[in-house]
Amino acid sequence: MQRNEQTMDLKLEDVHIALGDATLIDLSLSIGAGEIVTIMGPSGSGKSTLLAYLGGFLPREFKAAGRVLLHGNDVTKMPAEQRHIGILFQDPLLFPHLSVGGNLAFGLTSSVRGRKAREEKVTEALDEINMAGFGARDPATLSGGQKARIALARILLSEPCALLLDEPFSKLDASLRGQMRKHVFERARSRGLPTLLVTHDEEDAKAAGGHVIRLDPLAESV
Ligand SMILES: Nc1ncnc2c1ncn2[C@@H]1O[C@H](COP(=O)(O)OP(=O)(O)OP(=O)(O)O)[C@@H](O)[C@H]1O
Repeated sequence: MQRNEQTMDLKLEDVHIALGDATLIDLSLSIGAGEIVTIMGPSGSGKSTLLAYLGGFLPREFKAAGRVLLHGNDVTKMPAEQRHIGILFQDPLLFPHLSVGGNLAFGLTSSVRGRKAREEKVTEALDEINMAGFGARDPATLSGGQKARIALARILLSEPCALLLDEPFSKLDASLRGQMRKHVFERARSRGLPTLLVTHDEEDAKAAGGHVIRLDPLAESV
């Protein structure tokens, strides 16, 4: 993916997603560099479906039309792994068979070559999240907040061009949620990543500080 500082944005052009005869999503949207747009709406209104569409893994039961432009490139038909869109889920989804460092190294792009260079990147990433020395640890031994920070660091090491956040704070307790919000939003902004946040929590939306889009409930017949 070519990065162009002039067009560091994520654009949805006339995106229409339907399930059977029912329209789930009908949306045009532009998210600028470092901007965080929040999507809210009742359960079943299509929030996760929209993220799946943008991520490139929309289940085949859905019909979609429209275009997704990432930094000016049309990614609508691209497979997920070529889109360079990072996705943070509710669960950190760390690989249990890899160490913390192994999980981070998994996120590294192939442009970082050589064992030493890769180890340095992992060390830097751990330092950056105040987890220096955690590289050899088993992910199962980490606290919820530590796992969440590793999950974000792994995504950032993959040098995404945009970030999708699927209720990433909902399983954290109240005090940790505040810290993680700050941690994630600061990094999204400082890296200039256009970010789309899905949440049920008004506090998340307030902290994100950007535009809030509210989806309507899906018609009862579906
Ligand atoms: N693979 C699928 N096949 C058929 N229908 C699906 C599939 N995945 C989701 N749906 C339906 O699509 C609609 C939207 O689901 P989606 O998960 O996007 O909602 P949501 O807004 O993210 O809900 P929640 O807030 O509960 O996570 C729901 O009616 C759901 O049952």
